[in-house]
Amino acid sequence: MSGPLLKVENLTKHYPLGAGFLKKTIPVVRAVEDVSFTVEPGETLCIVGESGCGKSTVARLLMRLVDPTGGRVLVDGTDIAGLKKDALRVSRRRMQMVFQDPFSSLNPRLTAGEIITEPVENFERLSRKDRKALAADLLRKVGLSPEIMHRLPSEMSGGQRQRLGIARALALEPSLIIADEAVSALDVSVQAQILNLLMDLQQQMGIAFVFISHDLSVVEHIGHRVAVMYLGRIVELAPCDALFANPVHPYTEALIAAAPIPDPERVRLQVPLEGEIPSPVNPPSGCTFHPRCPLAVERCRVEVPSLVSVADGRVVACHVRAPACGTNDQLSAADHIAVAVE
Ligand SMILES: Nc1ncnc2c1ncn2[C@@H]1O[C@H](COP(=O)(O)OP(=O)(O)OP(=O)(O)O)[C@@H](O)[C@H]1O
Repeated sequence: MSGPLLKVENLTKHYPLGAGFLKKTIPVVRAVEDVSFTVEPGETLCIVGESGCGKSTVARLLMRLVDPTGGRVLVDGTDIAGLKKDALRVSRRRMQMVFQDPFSSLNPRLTAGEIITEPVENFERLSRKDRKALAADLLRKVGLSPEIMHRLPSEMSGGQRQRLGIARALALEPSLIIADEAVSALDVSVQAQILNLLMDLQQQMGIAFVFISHDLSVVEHIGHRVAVMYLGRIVELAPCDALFANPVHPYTEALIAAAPIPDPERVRLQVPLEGEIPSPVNPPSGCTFHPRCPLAVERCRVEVPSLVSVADGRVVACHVRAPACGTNDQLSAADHIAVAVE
């Protein structure tokens, strides 16, 4: 197979606010704006940003749980928007989701064994013996004893429930798992265990992850590449090490500066993250970060910066730190992402 496993091109999602009765224009929440990225087989792409920047909406768009206002999601080169019900079911086998809150995402009335074999039974009938063998295998894969297959989610710890959610995601042998704040609800020590489990599974099974988190220390631990989102847009996308060692966009720099840093050797950066996140209903003109940006110049107030390829496979949307010039101006965001991963 050639080409990326997942290709997202100029994805946009606007949620209308109200019915707009007798109004000419209905206000919209600009949740996701012109987002493009690729994910290679076996890769972990992290999406990071403050609350409300559109991370979960991207996840829902990837799974086609909501329809985009614009743009495309291609899985193995196939646009999922064009898939009919049966083909969509098959495509969804390849992409599974792990959610933040195992309490609400697991059916409280089913046993652990039933929960994890249910996705397979949606596609094929299993004998009692096969169901038991599959449940035991999946439980072992996520480090749980097969003995707990008769327990209900309420009889398990938070970490065990999240392992169960991962086992259920693994049941259909997906190529890609979308993990939306998958460790945020867990204690730090349990978080580390789950992150290590995901990385082990990736090594063993070659699974790719889109890993959504607001927590930079988690992202730094697990990511191969990181996309930083601000108010619905990707402002920087870079290899993980490069991003943390040398953030280019002032917003990335501010996010890293604001995060607790376990490594005392690391130099703390100086861009403070001040002010409130603006409303996605009435976002600021030009670069939407400009009202909070200490480096903003006049151009930032009037012109939306396009993503520009800079060194080390990185793209950045900033008039000051990565000014667009020459032929780069002619490329769309999707072209820039493609250039960056080549
Ligand atoms: N169904 C909806 N209708 C209207 N607005 C929505 C809807 N879903 C999300 N939004 C808005 O879209 C924006 C992006 O939300 P989203 O949940 O994608 O952000 P997020 O980065 O995942 O936030 P968090 O980390 O808090 O979950 C927010 O302003 C949110 O209020």
